[in-house]
Amino acid sequence: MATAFSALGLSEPVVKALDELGFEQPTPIQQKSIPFLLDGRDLLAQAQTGTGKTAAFGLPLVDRSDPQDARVQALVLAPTRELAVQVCEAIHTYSKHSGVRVLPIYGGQPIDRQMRRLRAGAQIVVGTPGRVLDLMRRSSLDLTALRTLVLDEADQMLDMGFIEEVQTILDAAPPERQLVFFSATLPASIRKLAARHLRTPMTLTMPAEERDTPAIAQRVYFVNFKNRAQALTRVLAAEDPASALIFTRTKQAADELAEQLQDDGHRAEALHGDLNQSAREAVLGRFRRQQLNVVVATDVAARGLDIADLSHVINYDLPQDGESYIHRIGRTGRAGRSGVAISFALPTDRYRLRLIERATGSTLVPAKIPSAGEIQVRRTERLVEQLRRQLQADESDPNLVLYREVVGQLREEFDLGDIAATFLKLAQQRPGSTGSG
Ligand SMILES: Nc1ncnc2c1ncn2[C@@H]1O[C@H](COP(=O)(O)OP(=O)(O)OP(=O)(O)O)[C@@H](O)[C@H]1O
Ligand SMILES: [Mg+2]
Repeated sequence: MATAFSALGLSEPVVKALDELGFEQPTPIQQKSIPFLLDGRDLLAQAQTGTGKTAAFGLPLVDRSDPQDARVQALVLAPTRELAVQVCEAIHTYSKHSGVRVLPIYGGQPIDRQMRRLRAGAQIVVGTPGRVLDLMRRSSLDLTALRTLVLDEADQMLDMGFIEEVQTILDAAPPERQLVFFSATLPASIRKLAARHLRTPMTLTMPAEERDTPAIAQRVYFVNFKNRAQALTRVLAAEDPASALIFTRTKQAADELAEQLQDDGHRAEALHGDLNQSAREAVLGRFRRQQLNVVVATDVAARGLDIADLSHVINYDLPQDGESYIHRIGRTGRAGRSGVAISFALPTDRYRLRLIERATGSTLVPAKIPSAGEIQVRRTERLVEQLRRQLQADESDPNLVLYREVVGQLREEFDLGDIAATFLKLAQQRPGSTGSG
């Protein structure tokens, strides 16, 4: 099979898996990094959120692994458990026809099961640093055959105090191993630190004009602490998001806001590090399956998560810095789709806003909190839009025969325009009639 992916040097089994996934063209970062990584070179790469960095490092890992050798040949480190699982699943789909085994190892899961699986053999391991080290210390994870170490979200991995763990892991690997750093953000300090570990590294960064994210419409609402909750209610009512990921600064605030949104009729839940691991995975699973339309999370969900069709990211609390903003809003507007990012700023947030604007290189446009009247207008617009779609689609729906009969009877008493208008009014009064809460 000759495709744009095989032209990059990827093998037939990998190209076949990509074909089945529906990947037609490599993204720019994949185009640039894959040949380089297949060559075994060290790489420091930065590319926007949602542009396919996982496959950019994951595909070469599969092709550089020898399925005949049961030892661990590649290790990917990720900052959160959920991200480790997601990256592992992505690499698993790429390796479907390659005979390469991929294993996730992360905390909050029984360690003996992970030890058993490691004993059974795996060429690629994806894990969080703590559990990786733990398994190394128990002599369960052996890195003497390691050929590649990837740090996904490299800046956070080096930032969060994981630097010592990373160093220990590097020391346990052969000196000639390939070292690969990927992130959407690589502040200068991290770049310097990273470069110290890389041998004759190649640095890939996206040019400034490709760096801003036109796919994500960004707005900021200036609020007071007292009216912020009401402002959120109004913005949600006006936007009627198909799905929204809302960020708060603390776990407690996430719990409280999720509860409040439930009371308002949203299918909302909180996601943060105080939940046990199975609860964390369950919430994320329900969100991915669209059984929840709102998740209120701490920054544990800010990095790397790829949730299909997430329409809105909302910063209920502004993030601490510009990098965090870029990662949070990057949960929407992925893989060529569009998205909306909304931020609430308190009077004390001026400094943070400036940090964000500096990091994104764009000014955040202040927006006006929608009035009750505007919300009403938006609701009606959505209802009419729905009606229009139904009118165009449902001509042959057998159920309509019955309704037409009812309309016919009503017409003997009332004007057709009055019937339709009154019905629209009733439909709008029905809670959830347009999907808004
Ligand atoms: N070549 C491709 N063609 C089509 N879709 C792709 C391609 N490469 C990746 N994708 C899809 O794009 C989405 C985003 O990819 P990925 O999660 O790797 O982004 P990322 O660059 O790592 O973002 P982040 O910085 O947020 O971690 C995924 O759903 C992935 O399946
Ligand atoms: Mg990623």
